[in-house]
Amino acid sequence: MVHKFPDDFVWGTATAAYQIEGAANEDGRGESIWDRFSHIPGNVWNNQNGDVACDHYHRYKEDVQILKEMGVKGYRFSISWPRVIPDGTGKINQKGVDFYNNLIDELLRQGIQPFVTLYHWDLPQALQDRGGWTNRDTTDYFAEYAQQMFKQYGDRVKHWITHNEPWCTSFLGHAIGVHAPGLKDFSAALLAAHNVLLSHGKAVEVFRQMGLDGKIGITLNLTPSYPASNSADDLQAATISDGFSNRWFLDPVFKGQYPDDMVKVFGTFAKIPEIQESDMKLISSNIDFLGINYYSRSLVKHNPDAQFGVETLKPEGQYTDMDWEVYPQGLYDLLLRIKKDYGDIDLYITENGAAFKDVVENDQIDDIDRLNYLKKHFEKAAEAIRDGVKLKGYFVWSLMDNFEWAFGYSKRFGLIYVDYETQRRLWKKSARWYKDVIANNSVD
Ligand SMILES: OC[C@@H]1[C@@H](O)[C@H](O)[C@@H](O)c2nc(CNc3ccccc3)cn21
Repeated sequence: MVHKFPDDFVWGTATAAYQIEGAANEDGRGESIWDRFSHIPGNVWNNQNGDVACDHYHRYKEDVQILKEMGVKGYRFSISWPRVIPDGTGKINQKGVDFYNNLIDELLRQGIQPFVTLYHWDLPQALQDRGGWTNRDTTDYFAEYAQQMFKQYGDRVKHWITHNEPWCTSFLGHAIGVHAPGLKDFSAALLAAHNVLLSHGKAVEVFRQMGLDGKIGITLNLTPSYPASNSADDLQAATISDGFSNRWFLDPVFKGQYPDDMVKVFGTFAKIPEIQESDMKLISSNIDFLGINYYSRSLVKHNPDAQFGVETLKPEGQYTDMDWEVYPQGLYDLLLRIKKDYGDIDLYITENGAAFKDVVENDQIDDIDRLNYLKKHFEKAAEAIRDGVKLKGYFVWSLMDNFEWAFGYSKRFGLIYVDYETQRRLWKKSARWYKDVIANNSVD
């Protein structure tokens, strides 16, 4: 069966600054928390880091040429805050600003729409030294940074994403500790989450005040939670899992309040942040679209000995190299749920993709698992559009293999293979297939 997409559907790919740029100490770039974190032995697989990565800072024209040949309509990338404002506030680094000017101009020359993420986890270390996201002042520094970026690029960039995955910024970085800045303090994580959301609201307010022609949104990683049975305990476990993964961020952004049930759950063992009068109104400022990063689902059951009384199961089925279950139905269910529970807002899949082990033979990479993963998810996206969801675009994670955070370069998500020894880029089978999907605007 052929799954056709709307004529104006934005097919694209996504990346992030720290994962691809390299040039970590070049042209005035300041240190980020990921530079600091990745250079601490033990934090990243094989003690790898993003000092060089895919050397995109020097190779961006070649990479844009690949995007052009792939035929993408949009390209989602992030700006490295410390590259443009090395201390996080104050002085601008003109060479850093020029890099993104050149990238944006190159994309537009090739007829590709830039979708810009302001924050994809690489906080300037100078701000971390002042408390980072646990310091409410950082919300103002973020608004200052956003205003500068809107001023520099707002004439050409028409789609802005304030934050990538506040859940990861907060919980992976401040509670679990596997991401920068590597804290293990749940109360700090809740405070960071609040300040990240508040900074989102302040950036949206600045964007509106500047009267720019464009659209602004936020990207959330959302994981639909399914109960292992219809027992009251398992249903409650799925509700708590949904609250922790999804509603802690969806409710403030779209309803202007934290979910009561989760305030009670978190409040039993952590400090709920103090909320000032105007905070929730700012956080729930009207946005133009929601970016959704979908990778997999959670299947859960009640277990009184597990955190929050929720045990995550590992059902039979196919798993990616990240050990994430391949579950395309979860994308359909998630999209319909967002429309039902949070409103009929424009949606973009700002990330979906899979890591599988790639084998290079005679410069060919037959990544059929990744191709089939994408095919199944594209089909579910088409079904969601058929059933009334305003899905406007889809960005595959990722354009190219890159630095996969604590996993270093050991996990490959790219449509394009990167040989890190030579920096050669090689088209995988999935990339050639994706080019055809875009050309036909359909999945067969
Ligand atoms: O892991 C693949 C990508 C990563 O490279 C991106 O920078 C990031 O935006 C990203 N988010 C997810 C999904 N979120 C998630 C959250 C907790 C645990 C595992 C994945 C996957 N990915």
